[in-house]
Amino acid sequence: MSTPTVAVLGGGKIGEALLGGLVAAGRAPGSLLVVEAVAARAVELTDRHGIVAVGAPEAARRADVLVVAVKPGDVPAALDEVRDVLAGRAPGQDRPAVISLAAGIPTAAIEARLPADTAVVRVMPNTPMLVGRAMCVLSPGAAAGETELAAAEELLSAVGRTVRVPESQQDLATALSGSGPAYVFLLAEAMIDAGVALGLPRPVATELVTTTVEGAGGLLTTPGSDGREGADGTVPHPGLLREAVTSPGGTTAAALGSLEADGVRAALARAVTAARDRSVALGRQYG
Ligand SMILES: NC(=O)C1=CN([C@@H]2O[C@H](COP(=O)(O)OP(=O)(O)OC[C@H]3O[C@@H](n4cnc5c(N)ncnc54)[C@H](OP(=O)(O)O)[C@@H]3O)[C@@H](O)[C@H]2O)C=CC1
Ligand SMILES: O=C(O)[C@@H]1CCC=N1
Repeated sequence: MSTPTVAVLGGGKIGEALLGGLVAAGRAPGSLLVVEAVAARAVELTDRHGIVAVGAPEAARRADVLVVAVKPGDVPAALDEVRDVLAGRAPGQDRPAVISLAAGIPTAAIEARLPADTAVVRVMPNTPMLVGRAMCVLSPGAAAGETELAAAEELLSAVGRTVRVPESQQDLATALSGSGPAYVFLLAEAMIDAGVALGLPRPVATELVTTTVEGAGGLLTTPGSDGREGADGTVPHPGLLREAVTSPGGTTAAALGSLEADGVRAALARAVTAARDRSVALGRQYG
């Protein structure tokens, strides 16, 4: 069987993360299409990843999987551009499944703008997709069955990990893993700046911090790294990993005491709540 054609509506940050990640994972660029409103951006995607840009009707005609990767407010217009061509394709296997990456937009709102019984899978990805380290959170729409969900998982597993959740949990997934990389980048940026402020050359501070974040990520995802028995697939506990760094009366305890006094946990809880609420609001506004 030939490789299914994946067409991505919107070649921005997340569209490129998906397309670039798929190419980096070994997928033939010829099996990928992008529809991108900004002409110069389309040229960039061709130059960087060898992806061909086409118009929305052609994408709708050729796609086996249609990915919606435009901003939430642009979703209705993007769907309107493909609806008629999709309606002209036979329902069932000939009609592509739709994977929506748009934050906040419910599957029901997407289904309402497409031909009846279009299979829609809502996915919250994140930008580490570009380097094959995505967290993609999937929920099926009303007409998406096991076949479409499994196909979406197979596609996205090339660029990272996948997990299924009920759609009611998607706004929270958006707040944790969708936006989450930005929290880590902010933390890294602030640590680098602090090191520079205290006298380290910026390239040195940057190498120290980025390698530390990478190493900490490795510990967080390596079963048994927290010293618990078994290494049997148990997810390491962040608290135990943190304790292992924290020598009695030492430097880490001093830093953590300062962070707690500044309310870092409450600040993160408020941030995640704000992101979740914004996702809900986007769905109400544009869904
Ligand atoms: N960035 C991220 O980390 C993540 C983003 N998402 C979701 O992905 C979606 C895209 O986000 P992001 O990539 O950051 O946004 P971008 O603005 O970077 O990319 C969207 C691109 O699509 C273009 N566009 C707009 N309308 C159309 C259209 N009708 N047809 C084709 N292209 C169009 C935009 O052009 P123009 O600029 O002219 O509007 C822009 O170049 C959003 O819904 C977001 O919620 C989900 C998870 C993570
Ligand atoms: O900021 C946003 O709205 C998108 C969704 C998750 C990450 N970026």
